[in-house]
Amino acid sequence: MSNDTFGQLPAVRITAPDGAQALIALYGAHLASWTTADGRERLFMSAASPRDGSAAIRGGVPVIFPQFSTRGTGQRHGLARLSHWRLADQGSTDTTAWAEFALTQDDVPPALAAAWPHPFALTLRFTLKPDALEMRFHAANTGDAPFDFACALHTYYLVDDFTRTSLSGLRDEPPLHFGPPLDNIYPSTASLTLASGHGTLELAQEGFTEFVVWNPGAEAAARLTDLRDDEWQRFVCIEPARVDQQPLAAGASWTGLHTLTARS
Ligand SMILES: O=P(O)(O)OC[C@H]1O[C@@H](O)[C@H](O)[C@@H](O)[C@@H]1O
Repeated sequence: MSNDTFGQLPAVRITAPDGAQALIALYGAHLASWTTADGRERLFMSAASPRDGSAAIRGGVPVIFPQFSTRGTGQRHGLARLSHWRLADQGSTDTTAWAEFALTQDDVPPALAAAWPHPFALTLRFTLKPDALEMRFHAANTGDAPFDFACALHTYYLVDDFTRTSLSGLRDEPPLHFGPPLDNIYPSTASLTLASGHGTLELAQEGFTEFVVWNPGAEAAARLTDLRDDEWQRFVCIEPARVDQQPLAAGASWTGLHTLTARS
């Protein structure tokens, strides 16, 4: 592991024995880049993304908690992507390397913490494995009353030709081809396959209840100031999610796992 930066933000770089790398900004515990051992970048990052902590990062893997999008009365997509997390643990083995980040209500900017006043502890562990990246998200209720939460790992995949990209494995659905704007919620399955000219990835999850598939299309993308005009054709978002806020009892915890595996 080495200390690095993402724009003006402190970041951590982990490198696996096979040469795969991940760059994680402490702001949001935000995975900004994942390159596999072949040197290929697998995630999209907007050239116009904020990189100074003034607003959420556009690309990589924003962490959504405790609200998904506008499905609630609180902060859009929650507070986790707008807070500075702490590096809590890191290490490596003969074949893996990992870093774990932590966030509690004490780390959250005061205005956001006041708007969602519940004691919690989040951890997110990124583990590089041969040809794979695992993200383990853990949410604990450290207070003495239940709270409701939603969450998602809002993954932006880099694709070369948007119109020749497909997603298969959605429950009771034919393979999905990209082109028109998309903002769909599907019941989760154990794994999906994303195939593009940029390679094939298997996207596995445990614990999440939905997969959200999003691409804004040209018109909505033009309204996003943190996205260059042509960039919408360079990514698809496929997000393991718990889209509705569900209760978590006092003292209880919840874990969601997302594993991306590169297939040759
Ligand atoms: O612009 P934001 O807040 O990062 O949200 C991006 C998109 O995130 C997706 O997860 C939602 O389904 C979309 O509705 C939303 O537009």
